[in-house]
Amino acid sequence: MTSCVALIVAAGSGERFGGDRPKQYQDLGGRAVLHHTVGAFLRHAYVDAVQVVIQPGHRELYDAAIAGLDLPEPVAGGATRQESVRLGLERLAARDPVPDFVLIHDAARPLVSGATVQAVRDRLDEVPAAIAAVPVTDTLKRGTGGLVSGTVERAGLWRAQTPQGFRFGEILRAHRELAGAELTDDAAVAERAGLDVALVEGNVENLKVTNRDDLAQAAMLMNASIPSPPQDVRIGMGYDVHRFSAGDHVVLCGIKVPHEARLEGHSDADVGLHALTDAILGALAAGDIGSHFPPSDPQWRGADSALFLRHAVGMVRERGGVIAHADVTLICERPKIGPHREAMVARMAELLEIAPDRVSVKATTTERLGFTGRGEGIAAQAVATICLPGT
Ligand SMILES: Nc1ccn([C@@H]2O[C@H](COP(=O)(O)OP(=O)(O)OP(=O)(O)O)[C@@H](O)[C@H]2O)c(=O)n1
Ligand SMILES: C[C@](O)(CO)[C@H](O)COP(=O)(O)O
Repeated sequence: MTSCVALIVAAGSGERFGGDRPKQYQDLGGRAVLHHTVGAFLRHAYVDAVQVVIQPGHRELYDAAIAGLDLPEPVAGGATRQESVRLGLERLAARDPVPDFVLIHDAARPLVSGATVQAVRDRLDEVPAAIAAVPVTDTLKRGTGGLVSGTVERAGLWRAQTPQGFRFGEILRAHRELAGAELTDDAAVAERAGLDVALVEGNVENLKVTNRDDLAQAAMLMNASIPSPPQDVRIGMGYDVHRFSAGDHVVLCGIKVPHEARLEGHSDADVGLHALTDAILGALAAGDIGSHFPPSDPQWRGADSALFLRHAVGMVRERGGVIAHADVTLICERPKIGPHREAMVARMAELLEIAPDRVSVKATTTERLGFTGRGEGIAAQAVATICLPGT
């Protein structure tokens, strides 16, 4: 089995963007640009780990930007992108075992699609290097002193993007050999080292935020990713129950709630996240939580149920879809849900990677009737709406 690590370079200072903070820490739809970028790789099934490279002086901005994401200590970057990449590769080279493949990506490209990541990685089975790129479609002019001095033949020209994927040992060697060469992308480093670099057609939405207009365009594209009709809108529902046993807290919708009992279960028994995971899987017609994470499998013992939900969210993304809304109802006499509702909504929004105003947590009792009324356990119902690309 081969391993693949994503190396996200975020150590630039964003001089062309300007503003109060570097562009990778600017807000995009309620989250930092870097959060979106890292999230795209963290939830990708082909990516085993994500390593970020930052400027040490940006540490506070970084910590705030990646809050809630599980990442290793960042690497300190260098004065140029090329140097930042090399320093990141050196950190990966110190891992045991070293990765087989590395996907190098700009923090400033937050809209990278799962399909592009997959296509670049797939190509590495045949070639040592592969980059996302889009063919040039405009006529190209050379300008001198504000006047056109020539028209450039565009046939065969591509705009290089990231991710740029490589067999790890080969790009590490190339970056070491060419340190200080002032090359603007890793493909150029690979080319100079004599590696064959394959072009993988990406998409124009994978834009690099360089100036303020790019950020505005990225925000528009993100909003537009909730597709307008015709589209494949699906609603899924989920239901789950866990029984109380001796303990001092329960975990509900990702939040630890003090209680005089705990919920029994193979994982952390988060009945709310289980119902929601099933709702999303239901909308995808992709089985249920038990078929993806069998209770008989010891690796899920005591697992954080966030992992199950992230898996379902990743499946929606891999199909090019988005989650439009989620609604969970917790059914119990106690504990009281009201005081924790806001934290639950915030946590679920984070896991679903959607705005909190698309997430709802409700609670009801059953008027002391039935098993929830007798305080024997908690039940949860969930409904999720997802939008997949139209067929
Ligand atoms: N010393 C550097 C320079 C750039 N980058 C990263 O490389 C990517 C692409 O670089 P670019 O868009 O040029 O970013 P900046 O260098 O930040 O922008 P500018 O050139 O406007 O200052 C960005 O994610 C940036 O954070 C980096 O890690 N280390
Ligand atoms: C690597 C890159 O994203 C390919 O388009 C780009 O070259 C990096 O940005 P820069 O402005 O050239 O540093």
